[in-house]
Amino acid sequence: MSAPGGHPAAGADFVVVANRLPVDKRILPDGTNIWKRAPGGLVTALTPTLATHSGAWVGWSGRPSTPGEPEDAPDIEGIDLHPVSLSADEVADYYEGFSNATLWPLYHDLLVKPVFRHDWWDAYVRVNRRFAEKTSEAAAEGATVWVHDYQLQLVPAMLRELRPDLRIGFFLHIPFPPPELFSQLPWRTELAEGLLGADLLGFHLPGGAENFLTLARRVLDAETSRGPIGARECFGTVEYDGRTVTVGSFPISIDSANVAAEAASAQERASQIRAELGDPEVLLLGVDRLDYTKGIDIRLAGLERLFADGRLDPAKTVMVQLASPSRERVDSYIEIRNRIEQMVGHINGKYGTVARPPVRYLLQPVPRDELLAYFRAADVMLVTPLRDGMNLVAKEYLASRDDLGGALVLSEFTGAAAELSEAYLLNPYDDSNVDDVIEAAATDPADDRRARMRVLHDQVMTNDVELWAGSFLRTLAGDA
Ligand SMILES: O=P(O)(O)OC[C@H]1O[C@H](O[C@H]2O[C@H](CO)[C@@H](O)[C@H](O)[C@H]2O)[C@H](O)[C@@H](O)[C@@H]1O
Ligand SMILES: Cc1cn([C@@H]2O[C@H](COP(=O)(O)OP(=O)(O)O)[C@@H](O)[C@H]2O)c(=O)[nH]c1=O
Repeated sequence: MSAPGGHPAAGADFVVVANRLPVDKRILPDGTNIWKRAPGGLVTALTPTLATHSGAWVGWSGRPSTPGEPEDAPDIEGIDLHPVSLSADEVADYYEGFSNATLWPLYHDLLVKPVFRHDWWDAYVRVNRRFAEKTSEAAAEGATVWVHDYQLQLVPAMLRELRPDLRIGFFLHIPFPPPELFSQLPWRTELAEGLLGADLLGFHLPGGAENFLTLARRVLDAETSRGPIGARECFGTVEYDGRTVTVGSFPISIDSANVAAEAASAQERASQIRAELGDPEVLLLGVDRLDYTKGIDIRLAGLERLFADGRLDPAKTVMVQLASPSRERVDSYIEIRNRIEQMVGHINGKYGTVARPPVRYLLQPVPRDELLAYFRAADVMLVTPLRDGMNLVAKEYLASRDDLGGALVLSEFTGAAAELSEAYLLNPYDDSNVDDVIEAAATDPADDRRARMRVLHDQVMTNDVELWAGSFLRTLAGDA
């Protein structure tokens, strides 16, 4: 039913638009469908916020649609879900192609070479338009719409054209690159214009926001502010197409209090995990999507050098690497998986016994309660990305440690490092620094490690996901 202005009378006042719905559709062997809460930083971050609003979520189910079969729309945790269908070709061209083989590497320091293909771009435009149309149908007159991430950078302008009555925010969850890199894109003007359809553009770090302001001046010849941007303060502006777009930094976080409470009740399982691993003197842990940005190979190479140099004892050390399969048909993901599995086999072959391999590697998504038990069990958490927008795993580890045990090794090239200066920071491009920092985190006196953890745990408990979402939404509403 439509209101007199032609907009849905019963639409939602608050609509989240993201590539993925906060659930995954799985098909059981008997052909029935079940929906599961999906893993991933964005989903983890937004679920508590949506639960406290009455909202809708527009997104993809995570599976290609079967032609002719209607999409079912499950209701989970009180959120009204609006599925967007993608055909198998669109999954290949829009999701695996343009989103994850063009934009993802371009925005992550060109760690692999981005592929520029016009047919992928055409699919990206088509799918972004579908998301904009679905959102237009879901949103009530004057609603607030929050669009997320690199897969949907054209949605703000497309939606504004359909629904000028909406208040539109956009948040980028991955780094925004310097204009010199962004400008490689044959479609740089279209993407910059797509983003400027928003009223507020949010980035994790001030540097990403400042990169966007420079880009808007260079590519669109727009008037912009030039002063420095701060986290949740000192916003920038772009004057474009007769409107003023606000640009700011909003570092994302986690539902810290819940993580801390659930982790505390996982202590028994944590002790069991250590026992299952043979009660090692040092338990190192990595938890990542299997992505070449995450530096899983960097930490494995560091471990091998520390064993080779006699700085860590393979008989007394265990490293657990939990890797969740990701974007499995994209070439660069197939390559990094092969490389990691070869390294794990090599280290275990050289430094293990049949009964006791030093590296335990799982290639499967691990449920949250089990992850929290691993966090409580680990002596050292290894977060070593070559580039990462934020890295929520680092923050979850810190929130889990209200016992003030453990130590966080954190790459300088994560967004999280900007806030967590008491972590054992390392440069993943510097082998000897990698080795020194991992060794220090594993062997420093307990009092020193505890003092660092006290500061880090407090930081994450204070700066939680409510602060992130609240500060973004207040700024979008003009109340900041
Ligand atoms: O949806 P997928 O292709 O399976 O990927 C999962 C998510 O990965 C990315 O996460 C980013 O967002 C996190 C929260 O802000 C941040 O901590 C992390 O550094 C980023 O890499 C991606 O941006 C999401 O859209 C994906 O859903
Ligand atoms: C491996 C794994 C992870 N999770 C959860 O997923 C997110 C990961 O967020 P992060 O920001 O660190 O990185 P990406 O978004 O993947 O780039 C975090 O909340 C993890 O707890 C999970 O639930 N299960 C897993 O196996």
